[in-house]
Amino acid sequence: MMLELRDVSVARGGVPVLDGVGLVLGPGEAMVLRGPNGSGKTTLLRAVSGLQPVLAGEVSGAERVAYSGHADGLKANLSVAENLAFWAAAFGTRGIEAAMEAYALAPLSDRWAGNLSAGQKRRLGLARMLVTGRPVWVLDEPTVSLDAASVALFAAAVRGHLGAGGAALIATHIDLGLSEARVLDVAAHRAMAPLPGSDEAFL
Ligand SMILES: Nc1ncnc2c1ncn2[C@@H]1O[C@H](COP(=O)(O)OP(=O)(O)OP(=O)(O)O)[C@@H](O)[C@H]1O
Repeated sequence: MMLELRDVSVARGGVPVLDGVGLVLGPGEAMVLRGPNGSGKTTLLRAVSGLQPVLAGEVSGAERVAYSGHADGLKANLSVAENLAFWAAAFGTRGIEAAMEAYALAPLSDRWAGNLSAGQKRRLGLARMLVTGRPVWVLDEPTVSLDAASVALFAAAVRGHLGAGGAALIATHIDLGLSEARVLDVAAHRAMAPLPGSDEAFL
């Protein structure tokens, strides 16, 4: 088992958004999170990654997670290669070549990250996953700003990661072409809102 959620509830801004979420990801397995805007995917992924506490339930494997959120977390005044080298050092891994190659970053190697286009920044942010050495990738809308060719690079990187025994949990609104991924629709776990007119003063 790489990642397991048991009966997890999460809240955002003090308001419960999801209840009773359970999932298990083993080596080589991927799961896609679906659900309408505001349904709680980001909140759940942050809790899975240990960035916020769960309201109830348990998460096992958060220490194995590399998280990629909406912000790319780039160092604007470092080059592309320097950003990857920085993260490799931070995670205690070696070598950035595989990450550079997976996202076709070699031609951009010496460019400042701050000067990259939105899609190029996203490619660099996703390449970071490869240098973390972490086996569980948790990715929140990874394909925002990516063109079709870059989406294909991303899908190939995820496939390679799964093939090497890793796992991935991905919130996305688009079809990534990862037919092997299971799907979890978080709408089924929406936390129960109080019914209109059920103010306890009237009960
Ligand atoms: N800082 C905050 N304080 C209060 N409520 C918040 C805060 N951030 C998000 N929310 C609310 O929490 C709910 C869940 O948001 P979340 O970002 O997890 O949804 P999502 O499924 O990822 O949405 P999307 O598909 O639009 O990215 C939404 O109703 C959102 O408005």
